Amino acid sequence: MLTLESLKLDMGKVKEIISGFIRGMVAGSRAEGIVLGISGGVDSAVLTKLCVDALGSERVFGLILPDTRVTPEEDIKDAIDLAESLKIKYWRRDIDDIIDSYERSEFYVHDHKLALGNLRARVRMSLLYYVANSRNLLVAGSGDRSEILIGYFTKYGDGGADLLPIGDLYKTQVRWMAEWLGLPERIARKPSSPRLWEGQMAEKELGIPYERIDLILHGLFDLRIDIDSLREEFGSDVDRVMEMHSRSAHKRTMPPIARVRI
Ligand SMILES: Nc1ncnc2c1ncn2[C@@H]1O[C@H](COP(=O)(O)OP(=O)(O)OC[C@H]2O[C@@H]([n+]3cccc(C(=O)O)c3)[C@H](O)[C@@H]2O)[C@@H](O)[C@H]1O
Ligand SMILES: Nc1ncnc2c1ncn2[C@@H]1O[C@H](COP(=O)(O)OP(=O)(O)OP(=O)(O)O)[C@@H](O)[C@H]1O
Ligand SMILES: [Mg+2]
Repeated sequence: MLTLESLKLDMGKVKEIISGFIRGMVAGSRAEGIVLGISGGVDSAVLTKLCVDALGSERVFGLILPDTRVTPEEDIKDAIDLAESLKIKYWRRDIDDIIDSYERSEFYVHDHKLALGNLRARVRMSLLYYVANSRNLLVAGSGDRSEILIGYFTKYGDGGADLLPIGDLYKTQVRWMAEWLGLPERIARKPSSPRLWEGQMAEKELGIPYERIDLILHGLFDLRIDIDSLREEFGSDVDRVMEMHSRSAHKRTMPPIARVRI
């Protein structure tokens, strides 16, 4: 039987590897540091703390980019408190007016919840790259291994980044890391949500709890357990996870090129 025990990691070692990776990326690209979006959720909180511990607070810059119609006030407060406690330079820039300006376009489709939600993620990405370009920084993305493997991110939105320091950690492991790093409990235990539209909750949208998704992914991609054995334990959820993985393959590669030189 697969249990969460098999996802346990040596957090000290993991932190050392990720710190080296962050320092190596910044030095190798001759950048001054890192810019990242801070949402008040667990992934970006862990990422911010790891970047600060790796580079020092002067080389980490945060953007807090709520759309105040869908971002809960407590997320904004958690994001600000985190940035202040880590003593990093941060800017809060509400994106409501930017979103509104898109709505005035002729092609705009009203009430398309998903397209509007993904637009919010892409507006954030464009602001992060503005700050990166203008200050010689790299954009750190907060994608974790669970989100990446099932494609639970916006292509060229929160998926648009220069490095993914926690991209090899499952969501469950990111939560453990948050506790181990001593981040506030309310962030470490906060249920995941992209906050792309009002009331959106990740596990509700996905239909399977993250701990179960993580065990299935671990069985499929790390342990290479055969599908029938996994089905005996997790039933049709295995097929749902595999389906999410295969349908999102296009998000994990560069766009296909039409080859003309044969
Ligand atoms: N086979 C294919 N080959 C090449 N490109 C393909 C394609 N199929 C779709 N596409 C393109 O991809 C687009 C669909 O992908 P995309 O725009 O990403 O949109 P989509 O995957 O439909 O939606 C994003 C999902 O990620 C979730 N999300 C977003 C942001 C953050 C988080 C979080 O965890 O915080 C979660 C969000 O709730 C939603 O469920 C299509 O409009 C099309 O342009
Ligand atoms: N309001 C926001 N301000 C700044 N960045 C944001 C905001 N909302 C989302 N982001 C960026 O998009 C990323 C993806 O969001 P996502 O919800 O997956 O991560 P999270 O909120 O850190 O953790 P969780 O997945 O547990 O909710 C965030 O980590 C953050 O970098
Ligand atoms: Mg979130």
